[in-house]
Amino acid sequence: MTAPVDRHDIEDRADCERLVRAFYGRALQDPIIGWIFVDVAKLDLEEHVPVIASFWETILLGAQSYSGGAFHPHAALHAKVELRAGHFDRWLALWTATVDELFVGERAEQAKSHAHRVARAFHRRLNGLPPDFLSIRPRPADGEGDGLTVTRHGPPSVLDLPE
Ligand code: HEM
Repeated sequence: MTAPVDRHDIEDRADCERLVRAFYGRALQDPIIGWIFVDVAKLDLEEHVPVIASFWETILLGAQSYSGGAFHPHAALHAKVELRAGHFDRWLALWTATVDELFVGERAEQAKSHAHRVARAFHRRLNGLPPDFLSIRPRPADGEGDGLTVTRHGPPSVLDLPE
C-alpha cells in the first residue's frame, strides 16, 4: 500500500472524521466483517460517523464530545451474531491499515494502541473471559506489513476459547 507523502498526525475533529469515514469505507465492503455492519446491524453511516468521530476526538484530543457507553451496542450485536476473536482481529487490521495510510505521529500510534485495548476488553467481556486472557493478537511491530493478512474466521480457533 502506498501512503500519501503528506501524512501528518491526527490534529482535529475533521481528521477524526476522515479516519472514521475511510475506515468504514473499507469495513463495510470487507468480506470478513462487512456483513455484520450491513446485514446484521444495518448501520446508518451518516448517523454513526459523528458518534465514532466523537469517541476518537475524546480519546485522542481530549474533547468531551463522547459520553461513553460504547460496550452496550456491541453486547446487543453479540446477542445476534457471535463476535469472535477473528472478527476483532480483522476490525483491528482494517483500522491499523487505515490509520497508517492517512496519518503518522503520536496520536496515530495512540489510535492504534487504544483500539487494541478496547477490542481486547470488548471481546473478553462479551465472552466472560478473565481480564488477563490474551484473546486478540498483539499489535504487529511497525514495519511488519500492513496487517491486512491477519484474518481468522470459520470455526472457533484455540484462541477463541480457554481449554
Ligand atoms: C468485530 C468488531 C466490531 C464490530 C462488528 C463493531 C460494530 C459496531 C456497530 C454495528 C456499532 C453501531 C451500533 C449501533 O449504533 O446500533 C458500533 C458502535 C461503536 N463501536 Fe464498534 N464494532 C467492533 C469493534 C469496535 C472496536 C474495537 C471499537 C473501539 C476502538 C469500537 C468502537 C465503537 C464505538 C465507540 C461505537 C459507538 C457506540 C455508541 O453508540 O456510543 N467498535 N460498533
